[in-house]
Amino acid sequence: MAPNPHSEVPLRPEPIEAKIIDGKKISEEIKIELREQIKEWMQQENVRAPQLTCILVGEDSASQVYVKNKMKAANDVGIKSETINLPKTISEDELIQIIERLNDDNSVDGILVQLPLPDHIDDKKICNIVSCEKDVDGFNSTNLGRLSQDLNTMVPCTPLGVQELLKKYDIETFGKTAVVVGRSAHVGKPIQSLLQSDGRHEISGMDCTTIMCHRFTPPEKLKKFCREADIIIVAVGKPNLIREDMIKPGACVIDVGITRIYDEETKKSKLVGDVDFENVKKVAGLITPVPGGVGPMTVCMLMKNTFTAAKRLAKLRKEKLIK
Ligand SMILES: Nc1nc2c(c(=O)[nH]1)N[C@@H](CN(C=O)c1ccc(C(=O)N[C@@H](CCC(=O)O)C(=O)O)cc1)CN2
Repeated sequence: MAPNPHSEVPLRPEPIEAKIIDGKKISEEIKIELREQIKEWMQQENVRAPQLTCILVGEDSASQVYVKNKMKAANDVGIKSETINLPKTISEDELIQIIERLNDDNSVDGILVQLPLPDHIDDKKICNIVSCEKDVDGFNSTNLGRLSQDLNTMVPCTPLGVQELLKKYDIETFGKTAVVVGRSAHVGKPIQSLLQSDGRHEISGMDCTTIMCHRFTPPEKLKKFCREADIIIVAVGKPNLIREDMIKPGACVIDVGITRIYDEETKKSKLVGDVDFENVKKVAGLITPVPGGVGPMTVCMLMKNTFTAAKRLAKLRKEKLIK
């Protein structure tokens, strides 16, 4: 029988799937580097290990896990850490007094108040009590304001983690269009500031054109903006908000959302992001998974910020500018 001339031609081209951005791997690599840098710095400067203090109010189980992970990461990189556990009934004034004591304690370099806080406590007010120098979350208004002006500052951990992933995966940002979905003060807004930061100023500029979408962006507009985007960053907490028909082929999709849902198939709970991962990865060029994408970077960037705070404070102490 004559050979079929078409037998080697596939019926349709192999589907090309997005490259998966491995935040867990990158965060482990950064932690190894940090461990070395901290060890070297302590030897060279003859200083104590950086010290991080986390404040955990109440018994929210997710917050307990995050704080435990932060303690473990600190230990891994050679940062000393402690958690101050406080009852959910603590008053705002009592919490403020505890933070003020930590601000004045020169054995502490980084202070973090785990969010969310109970409803009777004003989280913005609390974040502003943490001194700028020890604000390793970068949530205080001065640090956030400096970021919006492209000035050197403590950048919030999740936005910093997103920026680090874009850099590690060599994703071009200069002149590209980025859509940020979600306008929260600690994630969406600082991510937008970083993306549109001007390379001619103090912080490393990404020079993107950005579009910010939020709950009142009409769905058809959201789809239109997303389809134009080279980079989409979504931080909303709404599973499957971003679908494959909203993606420009080859775009980079960064999913910051984390929602715990019940999986009918496995009869177990599982974590999902805001992106319909299985379908979007067929169109996107790069994509972060949930879990294992941005989440581990948040913890890792906290270690980086704590080291930065410790170095700055040690320098100020050496120059006798503080006690
Ligand atoms: N003071 C702060 N509070 C909160 C922050 C913050 O940065 N500072 N961010 C979030 C919670 N968060 C850190 O605190 C955080 C969330 C998720 C992860 C993470 O690693 N997620 C994993 C999955 C973890 C799991 O199995 O549950 C992943 O995505 O792979 C780390 C830190 C709100 N509060």
